[in-house]
Amino acid sequence: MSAPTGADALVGVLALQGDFREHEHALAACGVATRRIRTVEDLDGIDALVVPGGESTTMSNLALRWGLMEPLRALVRGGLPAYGSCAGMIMLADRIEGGRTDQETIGGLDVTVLRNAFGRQVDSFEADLDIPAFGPAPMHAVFIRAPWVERAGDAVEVLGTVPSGPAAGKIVAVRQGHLLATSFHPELTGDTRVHEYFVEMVREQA
Ligand SMILES: NC(=O)CC[C@H](N)C(=O)O
Repeated sequence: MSAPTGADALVGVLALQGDFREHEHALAACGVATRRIRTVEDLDGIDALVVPGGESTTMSNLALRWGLMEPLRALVRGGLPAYGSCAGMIMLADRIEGGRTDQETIGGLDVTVLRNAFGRQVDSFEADLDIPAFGPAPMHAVFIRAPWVERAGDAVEVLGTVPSGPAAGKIVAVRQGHLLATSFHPELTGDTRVHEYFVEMVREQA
């Protein structure tokens, strides 16, 4: 890793599938440069990684097929700051419930995530969250066939939970050292506070 001083940090955005463009826009709004990650060569020199929302089974398949899974695991294990939203949260989780049998993850986060946790009736919904780490409430959050964190290890900091309704108390934002994950999609709302928080994490690791 090179030594980013904030504005010159280079954030790799996994661009196999999903809403990587929206993450690029959010990161650009935070003043950092991005690079699309599609090959092993693209990983060279990045200071951080973002794993977008999308479909984690497809992302897993493509990462395996293109030889990216092991290099990504090695980087994350080695301390590369990483942020995953929704399917990206699943990709950063050590364990999945409701995954496909052939589905693998990058891992690193000592959590069990439940895929499509919110159920069919509430496939997609929006909620106002209170996540002090990201700034003053409300944080308007968009959930799309989202996972939640079913169990979290001791080293995992729970940053946010669902405030009310049938899923009240479910964990939807976590941090473990250099790893950050949200069940929701801040890249879709124009609220850049989660990305700003992540960029700050990248600076701290530098
Ligand atoms: N919006 C999303 O990223 C959905 C995640 C998707 N349900 C999955 O399991 O990968």
